[in-house]
Amino acid sequence: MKIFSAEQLYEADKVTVEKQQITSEALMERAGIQIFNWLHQRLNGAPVPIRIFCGIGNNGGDGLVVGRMLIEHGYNVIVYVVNCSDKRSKNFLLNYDRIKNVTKKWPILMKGEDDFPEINAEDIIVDAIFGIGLNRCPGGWVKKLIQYLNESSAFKLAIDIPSGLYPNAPLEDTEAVLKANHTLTFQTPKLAFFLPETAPYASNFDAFEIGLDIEFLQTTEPLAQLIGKLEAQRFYRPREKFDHKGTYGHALIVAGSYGKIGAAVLSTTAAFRIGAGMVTAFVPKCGYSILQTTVPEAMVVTDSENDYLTQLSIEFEPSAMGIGMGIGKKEATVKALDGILKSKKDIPMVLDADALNILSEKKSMLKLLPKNTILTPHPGELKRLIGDWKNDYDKLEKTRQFSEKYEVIVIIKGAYTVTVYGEKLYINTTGNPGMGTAGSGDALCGVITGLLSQGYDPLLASVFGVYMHGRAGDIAAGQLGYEAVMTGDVIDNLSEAYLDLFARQEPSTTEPDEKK
Ligand SMILES: NC(=O)C1=CN([C@@H]2O[C@H](COP(=O)(O)OP(=O)(O)OC[C@H]3O[C@@H](n4cnc5c(N)ncnc54)[C@H](O)[C@@H]3O)[C@@H](O)[C@H]2O)[C@@H](O)CC1
Ligand SMILES: Nc1ncnc2c1ncn2[C@@H]1O[C@H](COP(=O)(O)OP(=O)(O)O)[C@@H](O)[C@H]1O
Ligand SMILES: [K+]
Repeated sequence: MKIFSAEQLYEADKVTVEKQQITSEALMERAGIQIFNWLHQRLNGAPVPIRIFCGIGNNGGDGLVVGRMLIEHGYNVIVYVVNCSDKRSKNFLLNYDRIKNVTKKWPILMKGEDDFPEINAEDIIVDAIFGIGLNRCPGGWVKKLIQYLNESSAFKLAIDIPSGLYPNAPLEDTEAVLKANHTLTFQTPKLAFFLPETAPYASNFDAFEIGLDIEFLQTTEPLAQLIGKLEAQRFYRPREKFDHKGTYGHALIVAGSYGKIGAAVLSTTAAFRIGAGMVTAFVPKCGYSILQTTVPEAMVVTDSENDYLTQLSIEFEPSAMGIGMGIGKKEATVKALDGILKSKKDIPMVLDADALNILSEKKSMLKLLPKNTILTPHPGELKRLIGDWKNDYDKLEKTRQFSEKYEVIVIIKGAYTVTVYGEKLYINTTGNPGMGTAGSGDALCGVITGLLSQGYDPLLASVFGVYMHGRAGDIAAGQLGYEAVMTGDVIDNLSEAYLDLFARQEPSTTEPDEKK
């Protein structure tokens, strides 16, 4: 799914109105009915007070449409106009009249703090104060209203975007944003829903198609691509009957040091589970027996040194390499990495963990990175690589510049892992807090290396690998609960993640009556 900027959404709106020869007010009606349906399906006529706070723009207009539809269906609705300006939009005014025609009275006009209503915990708040047209940070009594609503334990449903949040620009004041329990957003989710500083305000959301012009949506380069199951299905490369282990490549994992051989075990296993034909682990001598025992499928080549890596020496040409997990930063290991980067220029590679820390300390080595090398930093490692950032957008911009300068793919790990490839951003939707466990990143590096070895191109291997790793983690968490997930469980569930890619949803066997 594509994520568009506010500017692109306004353009889509304009193009749609022209091409479909509909009025913008009809588009608002389309949007409103979806919100109404969502509420109506859940409330089923319940008399709970629904308090709709409408701004004076089109987001407020949406609120008025929803209010009218709810009133017409007999709901207990109280509509407020947050009268922060006289510049009411055309569609706001039109729906302002329409709701009055239904109720025979005007909505309640709010002009300041004295007008704040009492709100009970069991009420429902609908936030239609500001949408994507927010052009400055909410202040004065409107900010106080947002704070007042946030203090209430009533359920808060935001229309399009929580008021006070910019769809694709940094937050200015954390106190001036509605913290929505749920957001119903139009056409596509907004970038802010996925970035660590702003996502908590829109932690649950649904996106509703409102029939914007398909050609515009398909041909417009988005701000970012959201990667879910549909996208992952398209990335998957099916196996052919006469393929053999040679077809799936020979992956090389360069990992481990004394006390951290487990990192090599995890990456090696993950590379196998994702489908590499063969995997060789290159480890310090102390890792030999451990690997041969824990992953008998793997071949093991050891360094001349017992405790850490000093120089890669192998007698085959790997099809892909994953380097860095648990290798430490000893001077000899730095030299080993330098040697690999200089001599293996045409082999696709993933660098993780200490390999990234070494690059951060020896920035001159960055220019040795072969084109399209994949770097998989978590935010701490990223900071060491690119320097600090002011906010999430600054972080993305700096990562973009870094990606362009060194012609590399950067995977910023975390909830909603973002893969950055020059101008292109891919936001992953799988994964969960259960994956905040030791070795989880080692598994990811193994997964991506295993995909590269099977011939996936580096960008696909990155985006698909991140999806599969997260999906395996989700399946593991479904079986074990977040706390109990260990990295081995994530790796074990890569098989389920593959099966799940094309699994059909079982049709429900319960009769509609039984569901009650
Ligand atoms: N495709 C689309 O773009 C569609 C948009 N729709 C709705 O329209 C919304 C956008 O509407 P608008 O462009 O009218 O924008 P908004 O309704 O978000 O609000 C803009 C109004 O609020 C004022 N304002 C902005 N920030 C303020 C602040 N901090 N303090 C006080 N006043 C402030 C602006 O000057 C303007 O008058 C969307 O979020 C969505 O809810 C839907 O009706 C359907 C289609
Ligand atoms: N809350 C979360 N939601 C989704 N994925 C997560 C979450 N926490 C961690 N992960 C994933 O787990 C992995 C952790 O990697 P990393 O921090 O390098 O771990 P380690 O250093 O222990 O190997 C990353 O792929 C990250 O995206
Ligand atoms: K809103």
